[in-house]
Amino acid sequence: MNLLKRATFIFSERPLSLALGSFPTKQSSLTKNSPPATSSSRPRRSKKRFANMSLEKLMEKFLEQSMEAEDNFYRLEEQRLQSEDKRREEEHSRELQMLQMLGQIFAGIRAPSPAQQATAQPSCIPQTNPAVPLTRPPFGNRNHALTEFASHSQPAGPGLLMEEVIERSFSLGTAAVDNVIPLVRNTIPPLTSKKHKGQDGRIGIIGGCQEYTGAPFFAAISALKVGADLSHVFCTKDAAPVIKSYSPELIVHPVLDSPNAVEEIEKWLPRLHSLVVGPGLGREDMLLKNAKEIIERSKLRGIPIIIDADGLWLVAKEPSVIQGYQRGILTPNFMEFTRLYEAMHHEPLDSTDHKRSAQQLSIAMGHLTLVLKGEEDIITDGKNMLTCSQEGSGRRCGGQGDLLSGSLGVFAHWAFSSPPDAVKGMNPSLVAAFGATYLTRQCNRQAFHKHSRSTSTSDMIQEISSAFKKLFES
Ligand SMILES: NC(=O)C1=CN([C@@H]2O[C@H](COP(=O)(O)OP(=O)(O)OC[C@H]3O[C@@H](n4cnc5c(N)ncnc54)[C@H](O)[C@@H]3O)[C@@H](O)[C@H]2O)[C@@H](O)CC1
Ligand SMILES: Nc1ncnc2c1ncn2[C@@H]1O[C@H](COP(=O)(O)OP(=O)(O)OP(=O)(O)O)[C@@H](O)[C@H]1O
Repeated sequence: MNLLKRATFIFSERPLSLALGSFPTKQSSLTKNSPPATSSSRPRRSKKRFANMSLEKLMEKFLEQSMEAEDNFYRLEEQRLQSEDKRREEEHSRELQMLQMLGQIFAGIRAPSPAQQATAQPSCIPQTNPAVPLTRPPFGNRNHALTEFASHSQPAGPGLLMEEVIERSFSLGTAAVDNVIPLVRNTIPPLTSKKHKGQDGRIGIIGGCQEYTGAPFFAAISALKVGADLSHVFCTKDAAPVIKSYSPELIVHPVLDSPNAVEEIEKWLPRLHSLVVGPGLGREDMLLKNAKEIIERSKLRGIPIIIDADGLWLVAKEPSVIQGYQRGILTPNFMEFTRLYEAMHHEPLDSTDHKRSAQQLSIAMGHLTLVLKGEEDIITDGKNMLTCSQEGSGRRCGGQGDLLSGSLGVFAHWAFSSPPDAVKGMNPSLVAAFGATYLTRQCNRQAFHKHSRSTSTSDMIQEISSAFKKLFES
């Protein structure tokens, strides 16, 4: 649409946005009973003021003003949605409190004898307080999903980790997994017709080079499928056309190897809600240097940063790039974890106790949230620990980690932008990481069910929609 046509369109669609002088305030733009502009008032003033302007200039002016008015409208709308969210959260929290009270009352009524408890208790659930029965309400297939909400207020010695596992923050007396899922759900923004594009997430992926075009694509498309509105990929010049050709839905910037890469990408940072650094980044010095600088600048803006794959190679070389940043999340596979551990501790990894090693590494990294992927995913910020062993499958095709990091980008944005009450005091990174691992494993399981040995990451991505619905929306 050319300028003239667009301005005319806006003129006819939104007469208020063309008001000259001050822009519409909340009342003038949103209240139905504000008096319509009469033909005898403003138009005369505008005629005088703009008599000498060319039509094109005039249209430009109109366009500018209507865009500003539109921005105003969205700002107000966003404020309204936020207060609605807050009200919803408060309601939800009241309901939860009631449920907790009921749970406690029922637990008191039904307190079983110690002998009954010993048989009723699933052996995999650590039990620290025999007076509180751990019952599992039926929900999907949770037999293989267990989380532990562990608190380490005292120094942890070997073996202490499991013994100390308590469910301090939850009083319903159910297995902790059932308590974490609602927290994830609380952070998921409702889909409403009032929203505008971008509100539910604008995610950036830093990665994609000549060798690896699949990894950033998997991460970016997973972010979209989980519910982000916009997904950007910042990759090298030669990777860009390839990634674009996989999907018209991604916004691809061929800037990562340009001489002013950092400045080019920094321009986008104010518009991004979270960043995933590493999928398909490669290990070339220049790319790692640019990635490092982008991490530094994103930290200044408080953007949640997920570091995966070659981003973790960078962290192993220069831990200070992310150390202590409370909105940073690392998602190593076992190889990446070993490299990181050995870089931080200067001694070989003792692979007999993954939980303890993960906790040690998180502490050494300044209580950064760490997701150690494997047969069970271990999620810890050094103080608390969750494990996710949702049944997946025996299929380990490349790219599954990219699905995880891309979706984590979205969950992290949602968790960090939710009111604190939504996560009930738990570290938002832990809640987000649990949501993403739970979803990834469910996708793997569903895809394997259909494709068995041939399962690939693309098949898993196809399952995001139904897995998400099953886990978080049913
Ligand atoms: N289609 C694509 O473009 C893909 C690109 N990828 C990218 O490939 C790059 C290198 O990633 P790698 O994971 O290969 O690099 P790593 O150096 O971390 O892994 C090296 C080797 O370790 C092996 N390994 C991985 N997990 C292991 C485990 N738990 N136990 C024992 N061995 C294990 C792998 O088979 C691999 O050959 C990254 O940028 C990554 O994002 C991967 O994401 C896979 C898909
Ligand atoms: N042995 C396993 N059993 C079940 N699920 C697993 C197993 N290993 C990994 N996973 C799941 O697969 C997901 C990806 O982990 P994986 O170790 O494949 O990552 P990665 O090697 O970084 O992936 P990528 O190929 O994308 O680089 C994790 O979320 C994890 O839940």
